[in-house]
Amino acid sequence: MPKVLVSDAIDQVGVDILSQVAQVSYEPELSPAQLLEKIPEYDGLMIRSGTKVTAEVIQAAGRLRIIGRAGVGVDNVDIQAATRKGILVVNSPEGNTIAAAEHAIALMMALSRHISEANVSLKAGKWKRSQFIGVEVYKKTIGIVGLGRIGSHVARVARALGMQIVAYDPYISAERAQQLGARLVDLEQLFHEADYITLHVPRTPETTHLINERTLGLMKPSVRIINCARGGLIDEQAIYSALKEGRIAGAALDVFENEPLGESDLRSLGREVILTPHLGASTEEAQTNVAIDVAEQIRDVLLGLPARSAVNIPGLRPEVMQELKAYLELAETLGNLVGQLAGGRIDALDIRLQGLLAAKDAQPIVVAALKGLLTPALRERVNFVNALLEARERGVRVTETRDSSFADYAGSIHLLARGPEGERSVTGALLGENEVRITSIDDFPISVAPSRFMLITLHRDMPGIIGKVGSFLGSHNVNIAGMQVGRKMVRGNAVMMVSLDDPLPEGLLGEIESVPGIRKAYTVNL
Ligand SMILES: NC(=O)c1ccc[n+]([C@@H]2O[C@H](COP(=O)([O-])OP(=O)(O)OC[C@H]3O[C@@H](n4cnc5c(N)ncnc54)[C@H](O)[C@@H]3O)[C@@H](O)[C@H]2O)c1
Ligand SMILES: O=C(O)CC[C@@H](O)C(=O)O
Repeated sequence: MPKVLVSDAIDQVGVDILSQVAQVSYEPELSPAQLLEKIPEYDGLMIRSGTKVTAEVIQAAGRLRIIGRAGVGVDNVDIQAATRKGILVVNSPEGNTIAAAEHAIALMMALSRHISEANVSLKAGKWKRSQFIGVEVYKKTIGIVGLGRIGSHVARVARALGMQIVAYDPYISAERAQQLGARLVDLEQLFHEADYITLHVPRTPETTHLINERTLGLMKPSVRIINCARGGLIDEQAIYSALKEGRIAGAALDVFENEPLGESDLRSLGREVILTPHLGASTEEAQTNVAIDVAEQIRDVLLGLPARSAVNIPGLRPEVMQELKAYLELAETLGNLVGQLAGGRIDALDIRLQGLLAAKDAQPIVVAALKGLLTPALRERVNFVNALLEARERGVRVTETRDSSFADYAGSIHLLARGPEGERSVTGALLGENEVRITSIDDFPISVAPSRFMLITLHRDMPGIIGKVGSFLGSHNVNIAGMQVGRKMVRGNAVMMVSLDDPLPEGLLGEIESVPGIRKAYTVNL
């Protein structure tokens, strides 16, 4: 039975789902050193934002197949290292959207009405009404940085509160913003106009310290800033100084550059700052959602099924996988075949999707073909997760073309590999729903089911060749399961594909190549 480690606190429902297929260790208090020590035993790891899955952890994870992040942000996982090692990373992109958006709105309201400070004051026995005069959000301008899932929900609520909305998100269209009642502006304009600024972007090199000494200087002195997205989007020292000196009115921060937040000047401030310990996703509903979402994906992957929200394997949604399953097998087989025929280094792979495939999402087929192509070199190190990255790192240029007019088969795939030894091409199609057929090699037409051991010859179409190869194999006790020849013209060049029950004994290939008329022979394992 596979083993899954849960190293952050997750809802019990997640543990129950994982327990259907795995032995689960629930250890939410592990130190980094303990994680490093334990990880080699596990096939799956489920985390929230607390566990840091570093390259070192991934290096030590000899059998890990999947990392599930019960939440959105995967910045606590070294995705590059996981991808390189072929470990799938999945998350829950929507499970805590509402929770995080509502936390941002709650912080905005709490800041505006001094809720936190007034509560502490009253509990301390005081009744100081005049000290807690707030401001209304109605008709004020909220500047939303990042109009994705959470930013969009914040926009909807802000609109209902009667706020004007400006937004900055270079990756969304003006129409989408308009639908949300937001006006897209550039970042500097947003900083100038906003009474409230709320951040809903991932932390990237572009967004790191997007609020800093300089940009704070562009804002109104009455501005209130909310960060429920990621620590590091705000320069904490700069915002501390701005708050301390009254250059801005307030800030509410749920996330910090270093978590848990240690010694920090921010703790010394009064009502102008509200700090919460990364609570954006902490609602019962969100924790149930993310636990189910991610545990189900880990369970499915351990059962050999696809994941629906893989971070490092784009495009392979379950419905796509289901529809293209047989074509993925075909693409992988063809990639493997052309890789072995081309031999050694491959500089470029052209992938042509023909017939009905011309209208389909090419990405999964490209990934499958590359996985097959790299399998002879990388064996089990290459998989659907890392095939694209491995190919890119090896300098394989991939191009894809489409030909919907091709009508010999309902859907077929043509691969052309280029390398220092020249060009080799293969085509394949499905017979019926899912029977894989190789339908051409170097444009010689054939129709052969791939088999584990194959002998392929390029030869001259002349009497005796097939007999000679057959008796040669027989004399070495190699049983032939099937044989087919493809040619374009009588007595011209031809190709022969022989399916063998056993691998060709070492050293025989050279002898086959010495048969008069045979130009080149290959053994291929599919
Ligand atoms: N505090 C919490 O507990 C909590 C909970 C959930 C999510 N989050 C964080 O909230 C953030 C937003 O999550 P989401 O689910 O809305 O993500 P999302 O991917 O749906 O949206 C992010 C948006 O940011 C935009 N963006 C990217 N780079 C940008 C840039 N340089 N400038 C402006 N916009 C940019 C993208 O186009 C996208 O629309 C993430 O960082 C996530 O990790 C925090
Ligand atoms: O695990 C958490 O509670 C935080 C989750 C949040 O930061 C996220 O990115 O989804």
